[in-house]
Amino acid sequence: MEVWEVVLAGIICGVIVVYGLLKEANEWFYVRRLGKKRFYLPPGNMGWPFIGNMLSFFKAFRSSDPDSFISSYAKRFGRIGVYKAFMFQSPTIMVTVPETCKQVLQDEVRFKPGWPKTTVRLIGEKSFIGLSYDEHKRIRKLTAGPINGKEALATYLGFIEETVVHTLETWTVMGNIEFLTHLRKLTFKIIMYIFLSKKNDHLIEALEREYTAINNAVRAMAINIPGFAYHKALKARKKLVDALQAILSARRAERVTAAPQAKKDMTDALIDAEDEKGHKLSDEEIIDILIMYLNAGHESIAHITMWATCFLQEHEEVFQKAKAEQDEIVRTRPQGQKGLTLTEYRKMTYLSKVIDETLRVVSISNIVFREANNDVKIGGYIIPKGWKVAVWLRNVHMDSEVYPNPKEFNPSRWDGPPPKAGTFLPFGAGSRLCPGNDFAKLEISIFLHYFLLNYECV
Ligand code: HEM
Repeated sequence: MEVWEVVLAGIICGVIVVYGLLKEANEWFYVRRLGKKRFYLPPGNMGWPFIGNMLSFFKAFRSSDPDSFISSYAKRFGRIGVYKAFMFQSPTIMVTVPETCKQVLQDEVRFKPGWPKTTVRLIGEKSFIGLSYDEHKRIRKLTAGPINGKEALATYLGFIEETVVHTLETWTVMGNIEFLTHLRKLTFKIIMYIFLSKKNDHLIEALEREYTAINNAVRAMAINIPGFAYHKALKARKKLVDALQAILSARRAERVTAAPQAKKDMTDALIDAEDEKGHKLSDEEIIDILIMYLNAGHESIAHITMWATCFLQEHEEVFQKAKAEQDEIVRTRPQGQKGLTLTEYRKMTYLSKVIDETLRVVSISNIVFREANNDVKIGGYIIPKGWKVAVWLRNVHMDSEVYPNPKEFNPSRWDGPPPKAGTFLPFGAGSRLCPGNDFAKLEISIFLHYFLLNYECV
C-alpha cells in the first residue's frame, strides 16, 4: 500500500469517527445522564452539539413547506404526538397532536413558561413570559378584563373604526403600498392609543420600527454581532425601553401635578396596581409588560388581517358571501346610526368563520414553549424535569385527522358544531390563553368589514 493511501484511509476513518462522535454527543450528554428514565423518553433525535435540530428547522421554515420539519418526525416514528429533539439550545420534547398539546397547555402546575432565553431577553425578563405563577395571575387579572371585556370592546370599537376608515382612505391615494408594513403601522397605532393614549404619528412610527427589528429576530439565531438580526433587535429593545421609560416618567409627573383624570388607560392601571401587601409595580416591570402587550397587540393582528384579505381576494365565492353579509348589516341598520356597533359585529357569523379559517391555516403563533417543573408522564412517555416543551399548535391545525385536506382554505368547514376541545388553538389554551383574543377578532373584523364594502387589492 502506498503511503498516500494509508494517509487517505486514516483521514477517512478519522472523519467517520468524529462524525459518529458528534452525532451522538447530545444523546450522551443529555439523554444518558437521565439513567433508567431515558428508556421512557419518546422517540426522536437530539441532532448536533449546540445547534441540535435547528438547521433542519430553519431550512423547513425558509422553504415553501414549513410543515416538513415536524411531519418528518411523524413519518419516521408514527403519529404519536410526542418526540424528543434539541432546539433553541435546550433538550426539548415536542408535543404535536391535540391530546398532548392540550394536556401541556392546561397544566400550569407542572409546566411553566419555557421560552428560549434569547426570546426572553428581547421581550423582557419581567414580561408575561418571565413572570412567576402568582405575579402572572395578578397581572392577568389586572390587564385582561380591560382589553377583552364587553365594555372594553364597546369602548375601543369607535377608535378602531375611525382609524381603519381614515387609514384605508389614505392608502387609496398612496399608489402601490407594501401591505403588511402599512397594516403593522395601523395596528400599532391602535394598540398605542389603548395602552398609552398616544396619537403622535411620528412617535408611533419610530417605535413601530424598533418592534419590526425585534420581531425579525425572535426566531433568528442568537448571534450578538453587528450586522446580525439578533444584535439589531437587542439595540431596538434598548431604544424601546428608553422611550417607554420617558413616557412613564412623564406620566408619573403629570399625575402628581394634574387633577385626577376620569379617563384612564392601561398605563394608569399598571401604575395604580397594588398587591395585597401594598406593593406597586416598578418601572422596570411596567415597561416589560408594556413591551409585550404592545408587541403581541399589533404584530399578529397585522399578519392575520393581511392573510384574510389575500384569501378573500383569491376565493371569489368566499369574497362574495362575506361581502353580502356586510352589505346586509349596513342595509338593515337603523336610520341615523353612524358606524358599527357590537351587536352588528356579533352578526358577522360568516366573516368570523373566514377569520377562524385564516387563523387555522396561517397559525401565526406556530409554537409556544413550556418547561417541565417535574418529571411528567405524557402519552406513555416521560418529559424529564427541566426539559423544554415545544407545543406545536400549527401541527394541530394541519392534522388531516382533525381537518381533512388541511392546507385548503375553506371557511365552510366551520359550518358544523364548534371544534372539539384542543383542536383549535390559535390563541393557546389554559391560564395563558391569549388575553387579547376577542380584541384581535374585533379589530380584524372591522378592517374586513370596510375592506369588503368599499375596496379591493389591485
Ligand atoms: C391574531 C392575533 C393574536 C394571536 C394569533 C395571538 C396568539 C397568542 C397565543 C397563541 C398566546 C399564548 C402563548 C402561550 O401559551 O405561551 C398569546 C398570548 C398572549 N397574547 Fe396574544 N395573540 C393575538 C393577539 C393579541 C392581542 C391583540 C393582544 C393584546 C392586546 C395579545 C396579548 C397577548 C399576551 C399579553 C399574551 C401572554 C399571555 C400570558 O402569558 O398569560 N395578543 N397570544
